[in-house]
Amino acid sequence: MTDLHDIRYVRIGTDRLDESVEFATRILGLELVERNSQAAYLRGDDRDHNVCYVKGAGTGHVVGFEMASSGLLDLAATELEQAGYRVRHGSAAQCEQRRVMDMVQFEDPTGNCIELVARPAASGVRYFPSRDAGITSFSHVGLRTTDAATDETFWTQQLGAKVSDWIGDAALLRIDGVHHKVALFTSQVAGVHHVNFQVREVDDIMRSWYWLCEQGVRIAFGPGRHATSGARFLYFYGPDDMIYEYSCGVRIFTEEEERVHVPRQFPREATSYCTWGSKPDIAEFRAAEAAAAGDASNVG
Ligand SMILES: O=C(O)c1cccc(O)c1O
Ligand SMILES: [Fe+2]
Repeated sequence: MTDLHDIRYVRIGTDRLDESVEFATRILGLELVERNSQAAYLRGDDRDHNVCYVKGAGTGHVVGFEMASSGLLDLAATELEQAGYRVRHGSAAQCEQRRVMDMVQFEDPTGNCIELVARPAASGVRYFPSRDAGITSFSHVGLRTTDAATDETFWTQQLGAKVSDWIGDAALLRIDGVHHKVALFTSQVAGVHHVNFQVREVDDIMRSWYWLCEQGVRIAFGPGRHATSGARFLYFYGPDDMIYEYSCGVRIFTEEEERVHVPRQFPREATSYCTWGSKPDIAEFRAAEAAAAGDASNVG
């Protein structure tokens, strides 16, 4: 089975390339690594880049995962093809745009564009943030799903991810010891729902909260604490209504815990998303809440 080594990047098509770069550097705190007429590369850790904004909203969203070798990448591609998925092999130009040696591209059942890459560029230069938000690494993405059960099966059976916990039908999926690197949220469309960066400590979350409010940035959720991963969090909106999340203290399983962990089912309630009582201004999280309220009223 496919063994995703790590999440590597997101590519976000946008009609607001300049605005996205401005937000990512001045507000979010990423470092601009490279900018050309078609794309901008940014990062929040020592890897070559974690986020690439691409000119044109029509380009859509892509999530890239690193495979440990080109051989494992080829094997994964073959398995996907044998299971009936259409796999496109990256051209030299596509590999160059992603700073990788090898890549394949396919879609999950919802239509999210996923890329597997091998030998992505390392960087000999350390991450130097444009704003000290306390970012330590790019960590996970929330993905939209139009059929949570079907996508969960694809991610677990085909891509080897494991469910750490559910909130309602939303699966939080791990590919290594970190509680989740992908989460699937029911939505009307495909695409990236949110992009998560780990920050060093809760002080960074609170410092950013006050500062983002002062800057007039629309807060989406938090400050709060996730019941599932235990992480303290803050979500906010960027250009194109893309949601960015800072969090710290995400649960990391030891090898033993990882082996024996049984996913927990959290109900679709506000307290499953935030144990502190913060209420989400995020449709996909609120919708779950509203649905739960609707179900509850039908029960009586
Ligand atoms: O960290 C989590 O557990 C979490 C839970 C719900 C939604 C998220 O985005 C999360 O990151
Ligand atoms: Fe998240």
